[in-house]
Amino acid sequence: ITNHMPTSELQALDAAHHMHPFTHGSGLAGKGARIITRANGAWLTDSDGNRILDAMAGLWCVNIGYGRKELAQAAARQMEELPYYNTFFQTTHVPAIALSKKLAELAPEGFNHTFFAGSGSEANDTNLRLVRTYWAEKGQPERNIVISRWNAYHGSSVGSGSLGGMKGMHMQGGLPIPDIHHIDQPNWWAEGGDMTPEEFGLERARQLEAAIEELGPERVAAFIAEPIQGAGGVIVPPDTYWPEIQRIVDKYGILLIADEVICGFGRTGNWFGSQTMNIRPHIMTIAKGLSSGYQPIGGSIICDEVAEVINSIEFNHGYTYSGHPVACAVALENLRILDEEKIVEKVATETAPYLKEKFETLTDHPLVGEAKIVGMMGSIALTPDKASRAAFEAEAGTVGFICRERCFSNNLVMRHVGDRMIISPPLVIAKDEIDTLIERAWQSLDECHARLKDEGLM
Ligand SMILES: Cc1ncc(COP(=O)(O)O)c(CNc2cccc(C(=O)O)c2)c1O
Repeated sequence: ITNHMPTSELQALDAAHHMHPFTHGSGLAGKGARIITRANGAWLTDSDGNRILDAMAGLWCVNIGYGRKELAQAAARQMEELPYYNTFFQTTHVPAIALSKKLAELAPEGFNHTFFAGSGSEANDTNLRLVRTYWAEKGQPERNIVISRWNAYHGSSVGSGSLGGMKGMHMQGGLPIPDIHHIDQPNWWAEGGDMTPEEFGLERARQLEAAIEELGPERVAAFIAEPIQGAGGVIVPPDTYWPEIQRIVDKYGILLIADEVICGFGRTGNWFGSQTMNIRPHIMTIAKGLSSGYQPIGGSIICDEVAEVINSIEFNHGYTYSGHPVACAVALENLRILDEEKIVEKVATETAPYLKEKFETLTDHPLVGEAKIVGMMGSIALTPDKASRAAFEAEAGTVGFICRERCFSNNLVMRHVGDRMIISPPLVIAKDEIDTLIERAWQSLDECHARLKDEGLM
């Protein structure tokens, strides 16, 4: 089985043997999966030779772009030298040491320790057990509730899927597990009603204080949140939201977990989204941009105060691939490139401002209500009526799906979440590629609009 086989044969084999995440399997089998064969920079190539502009950087993760041979060489070198050894049982190895040191240098002041995992989900499972173990060691074992938001995404394991607030996930498999409490999300466009964004931001943040009081302050271990919700639709909170959350976290002395799986490593124009949103977490979840997706790796960067407590006991937790040497070596090379090529600075000073200016012109399109973008993660809200911020009559996601299909047919990858369209391109996307992105987005919106009118959907 190779890239050179006919697409139809590859699709048939895929349908016969491969189960895809978050996919209606038989539906996909009927139409055949798109087979991506190669990629370079911000561009994908599929098995039919189409060149596709990947405005999603894979799954929000290929921050340095595709095709960086330095990472392949780092992987090969490490595989030849030490393809695997574990970090259990009093052992370690140079890649884990070097990567954890690099992360301590890049992280904000006071973050000097990392616990590695194989993914963001595994890292959030670590965090759930970390914060509960921390409080138990502080003599408060009843402090085991973690508060999160509806429509947050923290992963797809039992623990991280419970921390997340995706009701469609909870309905399958009996989630959430006990002692995880959800409050509403700061999604002003969809849920703000007649409130100003500023009033709404305060109202939603104050739900955290109400929840803590309702549950009992002595029961609450932590609050987990993405600085900016990603998979929930790139929901940028009103400016009043995070300062109020921070005040409440400080007031009750609970731990703050910032889930930086998407926001981390330059996505928002700083190394971490916590810096962009001016929040002070105790733990930061990392994955995705940590290795630019070239290797599966995740982790938790832990502040000194929490690390000191956890290091004072045997923390009975960890994974076979915690600190996998090849994954660590590739992640280290990825961070070296991000750092030495000043990619985060270029995003902040050159390409993100350019992208923002061009992206916001999409609000001139009749289908587009609001455009929100921070750094290199943005979304537009599709609506039949901008003034009222109305939802479409069709089931949520119907229009988003049509628009997503139009994008694909125009060789542009955008993601839809409900009826919001999302971009999260490689951080190295060039200005002329941004122009192409906007042109193809506009064309796809026009085609989607025409289809909606033809089908009487608006
Ligand atoms: C904020 C956040 N936290 C944790 C995870 C879980 O990471 P892993 O997948 O590596 O276990 C994520 C992952 N985010 C994610 C994963 C898959 C698809 C999409 C999408 O938007 O379609 C988003 C994420 O976005």
